[in-house]
Formats: sequence, structure tokens, C-alpha cells
Amino acid sequence: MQALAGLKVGFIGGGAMGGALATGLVRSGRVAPEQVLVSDVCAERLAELSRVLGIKTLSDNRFLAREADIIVLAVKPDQIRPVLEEIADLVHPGQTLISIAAGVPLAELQRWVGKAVPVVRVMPNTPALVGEGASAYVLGSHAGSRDAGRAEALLSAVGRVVRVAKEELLDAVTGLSGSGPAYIYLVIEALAEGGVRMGLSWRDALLLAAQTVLGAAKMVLVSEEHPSVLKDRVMTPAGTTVEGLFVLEERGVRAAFIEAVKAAALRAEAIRLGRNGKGGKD
Ligand SMILES: NC(=O)C1=CN([C@@H]2O[C@H](COP(=O)(O)OP(=O)(O)OC[C@H]3O[C@@H](n4cnc5c(N)ncnc54)[C@H](OP(=O)(O)O)[C@@H]3O)[C@@H](O)[C@H]2O)C=CC1
Ligand SMILES: O=C(O)[C@@H]1CCC=N1
Repeated sequence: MQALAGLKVGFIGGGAMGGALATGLVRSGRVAPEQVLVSDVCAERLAELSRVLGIKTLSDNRFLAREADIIVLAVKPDQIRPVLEEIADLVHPGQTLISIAAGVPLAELQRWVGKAVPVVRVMPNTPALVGEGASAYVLGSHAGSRDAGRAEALLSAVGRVVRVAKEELLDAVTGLSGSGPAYIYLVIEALAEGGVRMGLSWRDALLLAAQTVLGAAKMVLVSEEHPSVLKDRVMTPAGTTVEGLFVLEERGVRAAFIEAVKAAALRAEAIRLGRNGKGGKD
């Protein structure tokens, strides 16, 4: 991947999301393990990432900020400001700062870093770990095509990526694909329980449920047909599928998913606007 050639990618925070991105990136083969650095306050997490991926890990965010060309801020939203203030004097316009924090606006990121360095806001998701992430990004005012290229190269190595036209849309992305894997795990668990209820072993039911979700998703992406067309192809008149679908519609499952995305997106918006009642951001 040309945009990442010879560059060092540093992750500050190697937890659920930072660890998933670092792992997906190394496993993609688009960068060598020597190009990836992770710093974290948790020594066990660092030891595990270093052991599994063969990457350099460290407990010193400032050392990482000196070394990395792309710095991914992957700590919890309330830790973004202290981390940025910790490294602000070291960062320079040759670097690209990428924040993956939910609800932390570009204007704040730029203010905390205090100088004209390129900042990109990204909303990824955890399936990046297995190369099937879904991410969206928006550029800050000092970021240009070089930084967009770097962000796209990084994110396309671990899944699919879209650029959104304005920052506010990242709230919707957060509600849909950022939080979305959790909704789908719930669906898979429920489908499997349905199978168990009707006599399957948990092991068989879980495999069938997960593979069905994977297969259906792949059909949508590969065929590029509208999901309703694909749905119709599964239904036989007076058959089984229409009975199942009727129950889902009757119970309001479609509306429940639409409302779930809205609720999560509104929460992201509330954090971004500082209307935070639950300790997500200071
Ligand atoms: N999880 C997800 O699905 C997604 C998360 N995000 C965003 O990613 C970010 C990280 O979330 P997530 O990975 O879930 O969180 P985690 O708590 O799993 O990971 C954060 C890591 O950063 C460490 N850390 C805390 N303070 C510092 C510091 N000052 N310097 C270096 N490392 C530090 C934490 O250590 P310790 O645990 O010891 O505090 C932890 O290991 C958040 O901003 C979130 O909004 C975005 C999309 C999806
Ligand atoms: O739940 C959260 O706030 C984070 C952001 C998107 C997914 N997890």
C-alpha cells in the first residue's frame, strides 16, 4: 500500500479498538510489524500485542509521538485531551493525527493540540480485527489529500471505508457501524437461541446463525442488489420464510433497529456537543 510505504503507524491505546486496528493492520500484510507501534498504560495488554504481532510496544506516549508518522488516538474519549496535551509539543505537520474517539469533535482536537497539524476523525469498528471493519472519516481543516490517503490506506487494509461530507455525519456512523457489531452479536445470539429452542445443539445453532449473517451480508455487498430483492428470493409463497418475517414485522424489529441507530447516534451527538450526562467526555 503506497500511502503507508515506509511510514510508522503508532497507536496510543491498545485496547478493544486500538488493538483491533493494530492487529488487523499487521495481519493484512500491508505494513510490516516493524512499522507498527502501540503505547498503553496496561503492561499486560502491551505484552500480549507484542507477543502475538511481533510489534514494538511501549508505555511512553511521547516516545511514540516522536517515532510515528501516523498517530492514532485510541484511548477512551475522556483520555483524549490529556493524551493530546501530553504529546502536543512534539507533533508536527509531517504527521497525521487520527482520532477514533466517539463524539470528540475536530475543533476540540485541534484546540487541544494547539497548532496547525493535520487531524482526521475516524469512526471504525471492532471487526477490523479480522479485516472486516467498516469505517468512516472526515478531514480536519489542516488535513489534505496526503492525510486522506493515509487514513484510507490504513482503514482499507482492515475493511471498508467511506469519507463523509461533514463531521456531524460521524454521529450517524457511530450509531450505525461503530456500535453496530454489538447489535449483530445480539441478533446472532438470538437466532442461535431460536435454533436451540427448536432442538439444535448450541454449537450447531451458533455456527449456522453466524454463517447466515455473514452470508447474507456478503450477498448484499457482492450482488449490490437492494436487500428487499434478496429477501424476496428467500421467500416461497405460503412457505416458511414469510411466516418468520411476519413475526419480526409484527414485533417491530425493523423499527427497533432504526430506533437503536438513532439512539446511539443521538448519544454520540450529545457527547460531541458536551451535553454529556454520563462521563463519556469531560
Ligand atoms: N470499542 C469499540 O467498538 C469502538 C471504540 N471506539 C473508540 O475507540 C476509543 C477506545 O475505545 P476502546 O478500545 O473500546 O477502549 P479500551 O478501554 O478497550 O482501550 C483504551 C486503552 O487505552 C489505555 N489507556 C488509558 N489511558 C491511556 C493513556 N493516557 N495513554 C495510553 N493508553 C491509555 C487503556 O488502559 P486502561 O484500560 O488500563 O485504562 C486501554 O488499554 C474510544 O475513544 C472509543 O470511543 C470507536 C469505535 C468503536
Ligand atoms: O460504545 C461506544 O461508545 C463506542 C463507540 C462506538 C462503539 N463503541
